[in-house]
Amino acid sequence: MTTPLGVLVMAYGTPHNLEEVLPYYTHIRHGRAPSDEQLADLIRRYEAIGGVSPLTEITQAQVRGLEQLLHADGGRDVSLYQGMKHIAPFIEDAVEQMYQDGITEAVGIVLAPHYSKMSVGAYEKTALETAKKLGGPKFRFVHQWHMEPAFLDVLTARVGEALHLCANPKDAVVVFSAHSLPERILQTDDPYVRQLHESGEEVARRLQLNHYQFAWQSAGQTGEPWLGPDILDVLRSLKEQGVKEVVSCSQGFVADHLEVLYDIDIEAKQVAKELGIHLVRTRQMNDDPEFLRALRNAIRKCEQQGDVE
Ligand SMILES: CC1=C(CCC(=O)O)c2cc3nc(cc4[nH]c(cc5[nH]c(cc1n2)c(C)c5CCC(=O)O)c(CCC(=O)O)c4C)C(CCC(=O)O)=C3C
Ligand SMILES: [Fe+2]
Repeated sequence: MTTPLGVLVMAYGTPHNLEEVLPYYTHIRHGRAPSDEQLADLIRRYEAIGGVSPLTEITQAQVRGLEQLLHADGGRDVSLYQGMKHIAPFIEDAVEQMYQDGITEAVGIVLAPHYSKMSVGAYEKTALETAKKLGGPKFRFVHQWHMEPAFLDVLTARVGEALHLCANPKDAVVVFSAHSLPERILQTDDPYVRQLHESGEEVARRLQLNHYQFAWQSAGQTGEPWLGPDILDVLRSLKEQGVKEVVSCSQGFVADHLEVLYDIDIEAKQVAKELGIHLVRTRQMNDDPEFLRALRNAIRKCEQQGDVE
């Protein structure tokens, strides 16, 4: 009997309570503690969305749903593992568990659709380095899955659904957004920006959108330039062009978490309100089985065709 294929599902992770915000934030900052002011500001944002982010439960539900689909599809037997970038159980813990369980071959996937060396690449590097140190398992990675047909189907449906909530769907502007990254990613041949345009353009083509644009959200305050334009500035310039309705599609994220529940639902909606713009956000994918099918398909393809690293 062959051993099951290990499937490592990697996600950002979120603090389980407000006490964990400091170690979490310190981990995000590569071990440098935030200032009291930065910490207080982050705690304030978590409090504004109810004290904790629902991301822990959503990630778990995504992994469970994916497991069901993989067990039911008649393919090779799989064992799923969940590892987080910034909170326990960490990616390192999950890979260690895979090794202990005797998993020799694995597929790794990150719950973010578009690849950047700085985001998805960093998850993969952590998994690979841990596996190399232990002596296994061997990994194949789904580097990106933004053009998986099932993902585009759901994304298109979500944008269409949000447009229908507008008074005049034909005049509404769809703003696709993703997490900003430091501008220095442009100095290498990083696919992040191109991939965001690729998936957004495909949705626009399918819906025959006349008005859409791309924006960045949730940029860090690190003193270096980040990719722009920021979504809040985009709202301001749309106002000047006389736009009255905007559909915000945070296509770089797949769950309801701080960047969506605070940065869009509270911050962007507040700015939109001040500008007199009606802002409708598309629903996130969360554990919708239609969406998880896209991940399942990407994993099965990678199992057959991905490069072993
Ligand atoms: C590309 C990218 C994604 C998308 C891809 C992926 O999913 O990987 C993502 C997702 C997420 N980011 C998240 C949370 C945070 N990210 C931060 C800070 C940062 N993110 C960055 C990048 C990304 N982040 C970067 C370059 C920094 C600056 C680091 C520095 O300072 O050098 C900070 C610090 C404070 C702040 O900046 O707000 C927080 C709290 C949560 C969880 C939300 C929740 O808890 O519900 C999620 C899903
Ligand atoms: Fe982040």
